[in-house]
Amino acid sequence: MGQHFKLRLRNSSQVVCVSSTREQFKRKGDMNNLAVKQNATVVVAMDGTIFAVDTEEALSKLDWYQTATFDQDFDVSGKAILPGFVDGHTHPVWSGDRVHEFEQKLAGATYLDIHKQGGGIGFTVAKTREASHEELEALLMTRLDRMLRQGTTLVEAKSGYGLETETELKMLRVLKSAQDKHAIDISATFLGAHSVPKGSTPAEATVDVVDKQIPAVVAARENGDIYVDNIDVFMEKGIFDSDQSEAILSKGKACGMCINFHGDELTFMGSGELGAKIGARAISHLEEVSKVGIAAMASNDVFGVLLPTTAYVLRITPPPAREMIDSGVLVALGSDFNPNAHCLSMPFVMNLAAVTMKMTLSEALVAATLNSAASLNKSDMHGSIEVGKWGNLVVVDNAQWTHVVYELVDAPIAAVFVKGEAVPMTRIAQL
Ligand SMILES: N=CN[C@@H](CCC(=O)O)C(=O)O
Ligand SMILES: [Zn+2]
Repeated sequence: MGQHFKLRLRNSSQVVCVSSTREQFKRKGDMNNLAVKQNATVVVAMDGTIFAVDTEEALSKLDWYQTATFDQDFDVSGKAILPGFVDGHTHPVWSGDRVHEFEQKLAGATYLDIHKQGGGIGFTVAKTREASHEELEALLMTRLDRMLRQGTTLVEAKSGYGLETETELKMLRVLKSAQDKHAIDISATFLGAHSVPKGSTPAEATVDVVDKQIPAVVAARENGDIYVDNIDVFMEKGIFDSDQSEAILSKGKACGMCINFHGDELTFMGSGELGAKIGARAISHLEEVSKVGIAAMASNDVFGVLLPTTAYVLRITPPPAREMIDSGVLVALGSDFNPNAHCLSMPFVMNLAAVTMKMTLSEALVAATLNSAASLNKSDMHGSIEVGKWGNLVVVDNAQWTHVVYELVDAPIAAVFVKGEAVPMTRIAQL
């Protein structure tokens, strides 16, 4: 009897592996060197990992292939295959929405105007504190379903709408229970320092995060109630300054979390410089990053997680992606899904990256797969189609992969597979 496999996708017009040498990330000009196999087949083993990627002609000469059988077997001629997308920055656990603020911003109000009046993050914090675990989990599961149907198979997800121990822990528990049930892989981030709670000063909030919230998170992690991969802060004028951010991020790092924070979004704060100094894995936003910050990030391998939806929604200048890539910064992409930027689609993010930040289509794909996986320390199993990595695959309904970026709004995705399992593209529960 032959070997049995979970999945075969036969005769794809092009399998865009992204990498074929198990490199952990791509930098500079190498972001334009995509590993692509024309007219290829992908086989996924029963454990959900990729077993083979090659042409039918090459595979058909192999003994094991001649007798192989498959749980699922599809002819995908005329369709391209991409690795599952990796969304490097989201805020997906919250109740209430801010469509009313969308209208205010369209009429000219700035993000910080609304924030100072108690709206923005403050509005979402009030709604999220009131919501039960079950309500938040149901909202999160629907959002994860929508991401998955757009091809995202690994997502970074933050807490940060509690700003006190109890609600922050509730959000992290919601992430853990969603991870136990949902096919998407979630990298969980503690963001107790997303804003300064009403009635506190930034200095008082810093003490609360360092002395109360982080120890409570560590205790809950030790009990197995939650898991936490990263520590984050919103380093911004009037929110957390450089010293406060350093105190919070260093404490998180000492407790085993990777530093992955918001910096230089609306105001230059020296985030690149700080991130390089304290050993950050990644910094997000960077619309206002300095040349010194760019150089410091490049020479210390600090990932820049760029979020083109923010500049689009807030009508601000996007981050200097070209300068960052050309200077050697490791660039990744994220949707920044949150009540301010309601985007669950990495194809749309790649389109914005190309059009508004002048990234090439290849750079955008690398940034949305291998490099965003690496920004989360997960490119050993995610971010490219290579033997031994998870069989996370996006089947593009076109012979050329670039259509997934080119076709605006309704990306041509024929199927998504997570660890070799087909994802239902429509759910009765949503009707
Ligand atoms: N800038 C800070 N945090 C989010 C926005 C969160 C919110 O407005 O609720 C961001 O990354 O864009
Ligand atoms: Zn954010």
